[in-house]
Amino acid sequence: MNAIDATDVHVTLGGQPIVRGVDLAVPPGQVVALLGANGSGKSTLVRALLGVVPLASGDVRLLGEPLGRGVPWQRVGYVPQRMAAAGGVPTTALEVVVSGLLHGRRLRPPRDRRARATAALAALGVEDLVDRRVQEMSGGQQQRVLIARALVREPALLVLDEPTTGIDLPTQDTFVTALSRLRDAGTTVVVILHEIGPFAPLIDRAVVLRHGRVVHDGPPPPARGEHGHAEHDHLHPHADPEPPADGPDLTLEVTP
Ligand SMILES: Nc1ncnc2c1ncn2[C@@H]1O[C@H](COP(=O)(O)OP(=O)(O)OP(=O)(O)O)[C@@H](O)[C@H]1O
Repeated sequence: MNAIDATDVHVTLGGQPIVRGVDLAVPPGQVVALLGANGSGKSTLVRALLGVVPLASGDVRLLGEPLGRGVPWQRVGYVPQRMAAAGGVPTTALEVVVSGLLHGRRLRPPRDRRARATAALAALGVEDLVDRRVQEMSGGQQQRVLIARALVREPALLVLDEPTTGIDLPTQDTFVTALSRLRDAGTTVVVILHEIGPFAPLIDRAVVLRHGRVVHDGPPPPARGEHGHAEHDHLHPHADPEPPADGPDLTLEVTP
């Protein structure tokens, strides 16, 4: 049974086709990086896979169940992109992380909630923030609290949308270590990344989107510093390419 089975997924937003016929089968335990330029449809695809935006057509199964109430959602963790910090209500990191232990059938947090929340925060190096208000934290600290909220469920499937945006490199390394532990425990991970960077050793497979279609599905692209690679633009499209100085033809090739 695959963790994700998506067939011919189409998503239309504001009358525009955003995801255009994506097939994606992710076996359990695989770590998949979803790459592509800004606007290529990565966030929309994962939101469709998780049932957050409706499919125009196609078929999605998560952990063996068709999208809907049958999916064991308590085994699915999701860290959306740039989630706003808990509005105006004062909320501590503990409360945010413990909310990751709640789901439709469990509205009362378990007794060992504090220990579990602290362990999840510790995996990201921020256990000392447990009683701090998220409103008073930096963007990077808030992001780590949100990742801890997804980790505390010990999900079978974890989906992360650019989780390290706004997080400094040493902290990214801590996060990579936390993800490695999850992978070793058999968790399936789909992670949208802008740069493979420190994630390289973790990634089993890279799926690259362009204009809502899969243009590469296979081994991860070469790490940065190998820009001479012939397929560089294909595998690692730049978000905001400079027009080439020596002719307009390439522009079409690299514009997202
Ligand atoms: N609710 C919406 N209504 C209309 N268009 C939308 C909506 N959400 C996203 N889009 C458009 O869909 C396209 C894909 O957006 P999406 O966020 O999926 O891309 P992405 O690859 O995740 O980019 P980024 O790296 O910037 O997050 C963009 O052109 C965006 O403007």
